[in-house]
Amino acid sequence: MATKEPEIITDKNQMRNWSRAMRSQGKTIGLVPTMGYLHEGHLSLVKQSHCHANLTVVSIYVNPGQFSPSEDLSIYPSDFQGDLRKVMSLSKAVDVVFHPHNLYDYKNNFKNNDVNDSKRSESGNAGSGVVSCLEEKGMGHETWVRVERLEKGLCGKSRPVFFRGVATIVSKLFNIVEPDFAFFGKKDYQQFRVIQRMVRDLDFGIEVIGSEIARDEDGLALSSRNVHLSPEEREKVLSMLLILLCYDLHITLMKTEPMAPNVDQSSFLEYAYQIVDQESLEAMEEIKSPVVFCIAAWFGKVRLIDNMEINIMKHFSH
Ligand SMILES: Nc1ncnc2c1ncn2[C@@H]1O[C@H](COP(=O)(O)OP(=O)(O)OP(=O)(O)O)[C@@H](O)[C@H]1O
Ligand SMILES: CC(C)(CO)[C@@H](O)C(=O)[O-]
Ligand code: BAL
Repeated sequence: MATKEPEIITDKNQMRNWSRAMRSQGKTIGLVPTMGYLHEGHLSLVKQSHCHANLTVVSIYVNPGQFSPSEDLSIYPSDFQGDLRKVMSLSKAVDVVFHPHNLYDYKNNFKNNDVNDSKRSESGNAGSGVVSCLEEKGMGHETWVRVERLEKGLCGKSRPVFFRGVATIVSKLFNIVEPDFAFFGKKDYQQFRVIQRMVRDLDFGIEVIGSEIARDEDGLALSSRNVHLSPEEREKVLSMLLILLCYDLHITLMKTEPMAPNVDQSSFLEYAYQIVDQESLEAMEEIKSPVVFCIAAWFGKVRLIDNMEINIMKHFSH
């Protein structure tokens, strides 16, 4: 357990030096990557890290590389002081809050980085057809990590730059913090599997740990974007959740007939009750292995996701 309030580090070299100093003393480090506006879901990851590792680093960084220009980067909620209060409420479970200003600012490395941004933005995307907010701003970053198959389905269909942006920023965070463990919530199920696969494929020496979904008392999965929901929209999300729970019940009762999705027409279902294998994320016709039911839907301007793992052993072993 930490003996003092968390240190706030904004500089990536200082962050790396801190980690290396701690590791040289034989300490293990857990990293909890977040985009801030912390809630109990984030704090459950912190608690897990505190159990697994000697020291915990929480990163707070809203990554422009994972948003396309049509997405909600500009209204993504933030409250750094509130985040610090929440972190401190955890009785010193967090050792460092890493809060960099811009992880794509390489001006100190390459002096010619600020020439003709707009041209670089165009050429940086030649032929790819996808542009993130980062490229739109012409930051000069052009290296991307892609987990080619896992990133394609589910959320990847409507958020074409999302997973390469996530895989890239998480790689950068791994290289800066050099943790032993990294914690991701299963609410963002595809993200968790993408990172797990990336770590395996690229031989990062890091154990990726998935954490169960933390829910509000009414069952709604906690999410920073919930703050944008009106009370009516929140009701609609809950009816979507109810159907997810009914699916679980059907499976438990070994009934095979799928239920028809029945979400209010004023909400927009992006994909609903997609049943995929937990690791490959491939669509399953028959449920023969552990699967996960996934939903993504729009409620007004808010896009939310939720899912439920169905572990075949639990349901069919007797
Ligand atoms: N309800 C939750 N339960 C468990 N983990 C969660 C929950 N919500 C978020 N996380 C995890 O916290 C980490 C940081 O997520 P992020 O900062 O994007 O918060 P978020 O609530 O998922 O925000 P958003 O509204 O963008 O989905 C991710 O690994 C994410 O899966
Ligand atoms: C993993 C992550 C911090 C990368 O920006 C983000 O996608 C998130 O908060 O889930
Ligand atoms: N929770 C994942 C971050 C995002 O949706 O942009």
